[in-house]
Amino acid sequence: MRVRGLRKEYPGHVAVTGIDLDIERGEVFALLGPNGAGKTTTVEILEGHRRRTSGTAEVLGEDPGNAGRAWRARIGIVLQTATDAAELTVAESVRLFARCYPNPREPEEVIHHVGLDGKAGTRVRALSGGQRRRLDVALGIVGRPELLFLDEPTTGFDPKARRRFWELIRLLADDGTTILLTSHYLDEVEALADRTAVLAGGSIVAEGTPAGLGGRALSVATVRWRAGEHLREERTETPARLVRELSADGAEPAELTVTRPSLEDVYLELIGEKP
Ligand SMILES: Nc1ncnc2c1ncn2[C@@H]1O[C@H](COP(=O)(O)OP(=O)(O)OP(=O)(O)O)[C@@H](O)[C@H]1O
Repeated sequence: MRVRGLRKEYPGHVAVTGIDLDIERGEVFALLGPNGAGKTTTVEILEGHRRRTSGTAEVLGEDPGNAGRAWRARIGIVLQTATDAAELTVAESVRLFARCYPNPREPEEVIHHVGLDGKAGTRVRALSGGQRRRLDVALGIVGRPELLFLDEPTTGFDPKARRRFWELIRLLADDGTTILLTSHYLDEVEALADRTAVLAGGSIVAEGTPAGLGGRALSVATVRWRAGEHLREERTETPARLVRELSADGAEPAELTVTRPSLEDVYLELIGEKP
């Protein structure tokens, strides 16, 4: 996937300011960002569900703005709010979707992978919110997509369902599926993504591996200690050396702490919401 200068304007509001993205085949790429950052807008443009104002986009070799049915059959989509037929059962829904694709996965296998075995005969309207979401994921992957879009896929999942979902994503990635997901959860991005970009106010403010995100910030530690009346604080990339200096006379520095920002601190700083 190759995106250049992608921009989306709504009347009186620029939602995406002109971003560049490159996602390789087989890669799991996460778009992080606060509410209203432009994640859904970006993803919907790349899915061919929304028109861009300007810029170029190439997804699986085609422009999503005018790609046809054959292209659509190669992608899978899990939207934030799915529309579905509430009167069908889980198994009927998945089978119905499977029939829309030339080379679908086995519906029963997909139902198992999303952990809905026990609910296969249950009508969609009788599912809980988290179970509905899992069904959305099942419908998104049953067509054996080469590229899968997941917009906040684990919202409403209990912790066990999230872990199970992560395993599923890893399986799909091992199978060669390219995955573009949006998320608010840093742990999810750390667990799943090969690379991530942070969107804020419609612009990419950082990009890289989850571990390297804001890496320079992570390398700076804050050393605090008490010197007589005063609490002292120093930011340093070599905290061990500073602590050695402080204790050179054999005394134990009072109230000594060494802290580093968490990934969440770095993220909040990147999106300009550091408390
Ligand atoms: N159809 C629309 N018309 C006008 N403005 C819109 C429309 N859709 C989205 N916006 C605005 O564009 C901005 C980006 O919205 P978008 O849904 O892409 O954000 P997001 O990053 O996906 O947020 P969230 O995490 O809440 O899903 C927001 O300020 C939103 O209000």
